[in-house]
Amino acid sequence: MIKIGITGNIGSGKTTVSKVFALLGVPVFYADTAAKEVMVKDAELMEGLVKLFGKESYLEDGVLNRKYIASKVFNNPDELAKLNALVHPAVFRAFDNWAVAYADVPYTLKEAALMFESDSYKMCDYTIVVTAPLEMRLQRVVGRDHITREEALARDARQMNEEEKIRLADYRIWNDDSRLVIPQVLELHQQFLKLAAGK
Ligand SMILES: CC(C)(COP(=O)(O)OP(=O)(O)OC[C@H]1O[C@@H](n2cnc3c(N)ncnc32)[C@H](O)[C@@H]1O)[C@@H](O)C(=O)NCCC(=O)NCCS
Ligand SMILES: Nc1ncnc2c1ncn2[C@@H]1O[C@H](COP(=O)(O)OP(=O)(O)OP(=O)(O)O)[C@@H](O)[C@H]1O
Repeated sequence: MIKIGITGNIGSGKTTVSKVFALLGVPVFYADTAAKEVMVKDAELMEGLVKLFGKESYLEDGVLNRKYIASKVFNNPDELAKLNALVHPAVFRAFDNWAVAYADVPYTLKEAALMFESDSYKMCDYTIVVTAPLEMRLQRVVGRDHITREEALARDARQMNEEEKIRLADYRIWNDDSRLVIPQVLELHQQFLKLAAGK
């Protein structure tokens, strides 16, 4: 089984594109979702979060207080680095455990916003970057209606810039209306199946 990483800056559409791969039967690991899971399940990590940001990190019913944590970290690089240092190792472990079940498939996809920032690309054989211009990405994220334009900009500023990701990635998917997404996914899918067959 080969491991493909898929990334892109906020609002690039990496989750949407990953869902197209999933429709083709490719097992997809969503790191954002896994991060939120470990943050409410891993006792040691939860203790670390409370130590770092206080009891407000969780709502009364044990639900992660995402808005509160976001307000603490996205305008404060030091605090964000501490959060990342707590959460990312637990997400790496979750990915390793998840991947065990798929040893016999041709390839799996790991979707992660911080693939290059967090070194998680090192766990992948090949990487894809999904790209779209900043304004389009901001409009999408605001349209999705969970954060404001300013909040989205603050998060983008904490991510490696898109140009650098394009240089580092093995493949690129344009999700900016300049070309259709599904044919790009189908072409890569065929390539990955060939790569997997040759391995
Ligand atoms: C601060 C939290 C609780 C805010 O939750 P929220 O539901 O608002 O956002 P969500 O996690 O869905 O992320 C949405 C997007 O924000 C950006 N983002 C999230 N975490 C980070 C980060 N650590 N650094 C830079 N950008 C980030 C990404 O583009 C991501 O796709 C959450 O983002 C979090 O716990 N982040 C730290 C863990 C992490 O790095 N997750 C991302 C990959 S593992
Ligand atoms: N080609 C497209 N045309 C129109 N809307 C799109 C397109 N691609 C993605 N979107 C929409 O833009 C929003 C952001 O897409 P998505 O969640 O896939 O991005 P993401 O890169 O995973 O973002 P984040 O980093 O915030 O998790 C979603 O509401 C999605 O439906």
